[in-house]
Amino acid sequence: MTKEEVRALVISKLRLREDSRVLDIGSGTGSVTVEAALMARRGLVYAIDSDENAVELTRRNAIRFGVSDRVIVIHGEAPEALNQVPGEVDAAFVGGSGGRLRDIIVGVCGKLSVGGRLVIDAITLENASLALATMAELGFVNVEVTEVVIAKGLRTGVGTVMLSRNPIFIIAGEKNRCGRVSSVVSIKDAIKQR
Ligand SMILES: C[S@@+](CC[C@H](N)C(=O)[O-])C[C@H]1O[C@@H](n2cnc3c(N)ncnc32)[C@H](O)[C@@H]1O
Repeated sequence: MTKEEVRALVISKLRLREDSRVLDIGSGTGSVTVEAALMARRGLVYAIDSDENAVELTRRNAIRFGVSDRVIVIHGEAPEALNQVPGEVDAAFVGGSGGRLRDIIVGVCGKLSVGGRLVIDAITLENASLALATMAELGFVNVEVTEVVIAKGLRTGVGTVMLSRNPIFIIAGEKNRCGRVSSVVSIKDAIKQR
């Protein structure tokens, strides 16, 4: 499950509006789907998962949190399952890709409106790097990567000990026009821009 603290950042980076149409790819428990649907009160969230149990869990949680009227759950594997989503979306989150991250980003690029936001959670360096490379190749703009390291307090006999979780990379960017190669910034310019 995407943990509460990471979800807060993901939702913030999706920059949802009340009427946003959102994709949650690899919805799992539905935790991001529910948070997105709570924000997009007049919008729609398409939750996609290839696992039957995850699909059922997402459905149940959408009902439990009172957002099932604006959640459409799709049982299928991305990117093919994106064909079941009609029209364009304003924001997309990728929380699971099963080794198909590049194809999923290309598929999502085809569904996002221009200016639409793509946010990806990556646990491995390889996926973070693949996400950045693919988004650059497709011409996404304002791409940023954030490394999140969360430590939670555990009460012990001698006091509260902070237990670290593994770092997560959150990659976010905006669709410009699919297939356009964005300009490459030199390391020197990148440092100047900070
Ligand atoms: C880390 S988990 C779920 C994270 C989810 N945001 C949550 O809070 O529960 C990743 C999920 O992605 C799904 N998944 C992996 N590859 C997929 C693909 N290509 N298409 C659809 N779902 C996929 C898995 O079945 C799993 O439920």
